[in-house]
Amino acid sequence: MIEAQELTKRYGDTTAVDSVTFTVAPGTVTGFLGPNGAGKSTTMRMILGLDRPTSGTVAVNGRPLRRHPAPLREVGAHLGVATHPGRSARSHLRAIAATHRIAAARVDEVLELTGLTAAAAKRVGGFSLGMTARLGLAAALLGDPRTLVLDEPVNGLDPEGVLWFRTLVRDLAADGRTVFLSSHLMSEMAQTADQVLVLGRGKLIAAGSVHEVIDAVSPTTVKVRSPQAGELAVVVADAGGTVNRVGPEAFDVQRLAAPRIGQLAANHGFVLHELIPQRPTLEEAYLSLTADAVEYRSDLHVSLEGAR
Ligand SMILES: Nc1ncnc2c1ncn2[C@@H]1O[C@H](COP(=O)(O)OP(=O)(O)OP(=O)(O)O)[C@@H](O)[C@H]1O
Repeated sequence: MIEAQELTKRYGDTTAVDSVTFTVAPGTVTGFLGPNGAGKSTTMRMILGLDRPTSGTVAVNGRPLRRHPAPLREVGAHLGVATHPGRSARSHLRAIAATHRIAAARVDEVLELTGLTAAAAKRVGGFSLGMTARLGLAAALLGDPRTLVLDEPVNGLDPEGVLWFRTLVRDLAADGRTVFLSSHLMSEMAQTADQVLVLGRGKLIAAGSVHEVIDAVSPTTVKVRSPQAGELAVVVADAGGTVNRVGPEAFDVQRLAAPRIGQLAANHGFVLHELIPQRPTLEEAYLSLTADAVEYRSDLHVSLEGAR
């Protein structure tokens, strides 16, 4: 469990994290989203006690991390891996285990869990991006922690690796653990996370389940196609639907669910050729949510406009 209360971090004139309050519950995978520079890494560093809040508090499993006697058993973190390139994966993990009084046998367990057993004796300096991501996760899992904080954990993983990672974190959450991870890959987040927190310019701009966040930003649109589109559109509008005609036999509806539209069509004996609810994707909702909060915007569309 992670609980942040009005958590704030300022660096000089920059407010990196601005009075953010949230709870990350056990038994869930919670995604932490936001444009570059939104304050995600700063928030994660404060959770881990690596950065001191300017004001506000953050507790992990009931208290600030540094007040836990065995922090690595409370939180496993992956914020990019600092390794000695000449060391093997196994000796890298053994060094961490030794400094935290974790049994050496646990090293082989996490190597197995992360699919690195065959590469355990290889020099870390020769690791691919995907193997490095797995090693970071192996280190995070060493203390068998109740809470995991992972910054961009799928960065560098190939599609098979991403699928493996998704299954692993879903299993960890199903086991009652708290999993908190940041990512810029929205389609991956939509499949992995139960809950999302969206940060923009240091402020929390959305929080809830993936569906709640999508629905709050843009409602589902039902695409309707019928040879009697004109008459059906009138009936749907009378029932409270917001209708937008998109062709002689087609219209889109918001604020009225597909089953209700189908029922109205049946009641009036209208033929339906299509009735398709279209929920926006998390990526679409995210882009519209963060449109005003993007620090480094590409002005590609401006130069394309100018070239016309
Ligand atoms: N040590 C620091 N000193 C000064 N400013 C900092 C420091 N760390 C972060 N910042 C600033 O705080 C803001 C938030 O940065 P942060 O790295 O937390 O964002 P982020 O959401 O993790 O971004 P990204 O997605 O690019 O990793 C940025 O404006 C950044 O420049």
